[in-house]
Amino acid sequence: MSQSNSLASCKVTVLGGGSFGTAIANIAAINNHQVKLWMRSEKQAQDIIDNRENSRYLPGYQLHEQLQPSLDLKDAVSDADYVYVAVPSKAFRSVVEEMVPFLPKKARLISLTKGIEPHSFKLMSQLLQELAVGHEVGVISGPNLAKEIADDQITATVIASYSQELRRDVQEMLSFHSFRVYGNPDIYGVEMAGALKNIYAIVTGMAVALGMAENTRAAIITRSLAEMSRFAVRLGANPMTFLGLAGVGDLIVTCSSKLSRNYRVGYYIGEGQTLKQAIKHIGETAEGINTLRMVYEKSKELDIYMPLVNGLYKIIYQDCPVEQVAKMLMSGDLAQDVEFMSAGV
Ligand SMILES: NC(=O)C1=CN([C@@H]2O[C@H](COP(=O)(O)OP(=O)(O)OC[C@H]3O[C@@H](n4cnc5c(N)ncnc54)[C@H](O)[C@@H]3O)[C@@H](O)[C@H]2O)C=CC1
Ligand SMILES: O=C(CO)COP(=O)(O)O
Repeated sequence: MSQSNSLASCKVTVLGGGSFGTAIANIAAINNHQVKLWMRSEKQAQDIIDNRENSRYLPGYQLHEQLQPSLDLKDAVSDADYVYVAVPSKAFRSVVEEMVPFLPKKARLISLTKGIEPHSFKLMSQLLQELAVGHEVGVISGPNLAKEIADDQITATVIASYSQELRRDVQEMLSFHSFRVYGNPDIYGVEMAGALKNIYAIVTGMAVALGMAENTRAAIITRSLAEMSRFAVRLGANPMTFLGLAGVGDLIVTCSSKLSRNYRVGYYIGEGQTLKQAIKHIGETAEGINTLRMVYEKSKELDIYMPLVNGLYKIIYQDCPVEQVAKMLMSGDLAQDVEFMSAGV
């Protein structure tokens, strides 16, 4: 069922045949765009051809006939109007580097990935700008559990870009009876929010496994919002972004749902599994683990007060007992409630 809009049918390529890439590719196909989904796995590609399903990542989700799998990166991108990149952040640079020689000049590039590159501390749109000079760039982020999108649950997201035209075209390309796309020019804030919330989902999952009550969950989510916005505003984000879908919206869903892989990593660690066991148990991407390390280091470098990041880092990377961290969090200097709006204090 496509929503009537004025955007002509486009050639769309999605890189990464995991759960989110598949969900976004299918929405574009339903909306009458010609979609290629580039993936590494021959088995998954054959599954799509034979059964119209990506049963490894989104079992039971019927894929539209205008979505075609591709195993050949050159073939997948060489005529694209839009390339959406949905591979995990650790593979993002190498995949984009491999793609760029085949990319037509007209192609607009949009990241769906919620992570930060180690060492450079670059966000994915910054990698796109660095590696594909001259192309218009955007980012999609928001409360978007792929399995709920596949289940046709009403979902809202944000397209962030400096280009108003790109924002409008992507809104039209992906808006759908159960999927609504909002625009935001604060690309840095939208993208940073999507990366940071994964850390706090781990914290919340862990706290749930340890028996926390709803007062505790509300306190953790709210203090997480204060902490992540304090950090991002200091690095250049607009604080208002954190009150929208990409900020508090994504934080709420990822800190509330067992469908979130980051939440589940925290939950399994709270139950007593090691980090290694928890990651193996998930078997899919959980970006928050690496993001935690990078944000911890950056917060130390810039002297930004981040007690939750600090505490989680101690538990995960320094084997500090959870009880000791909880005690530390409850006995720090007494603070103001709503300081985060005052630009990076
Ligand atoms: N799943 C979700 O609900 C959402 C995920 N995201 C973000 O989307 C990004 C991708 O996540 P998912 O699709 O969920 O991950 P996933 O774990 O479901 O799938 C990742 C996909 O990337 C592929 N991949 C990994 N390394 C690759 C490489 N070097 N070259 C080519 N392909 C490679 C894998 O084969 C797999 O198909 C992550 O940054 C995640 O935070 C964002 C919103 C929602
Ligand atoms: O970003 C997401 C929902 O918006 C998905 O979260 P996870 O990567 O933790 O599954």
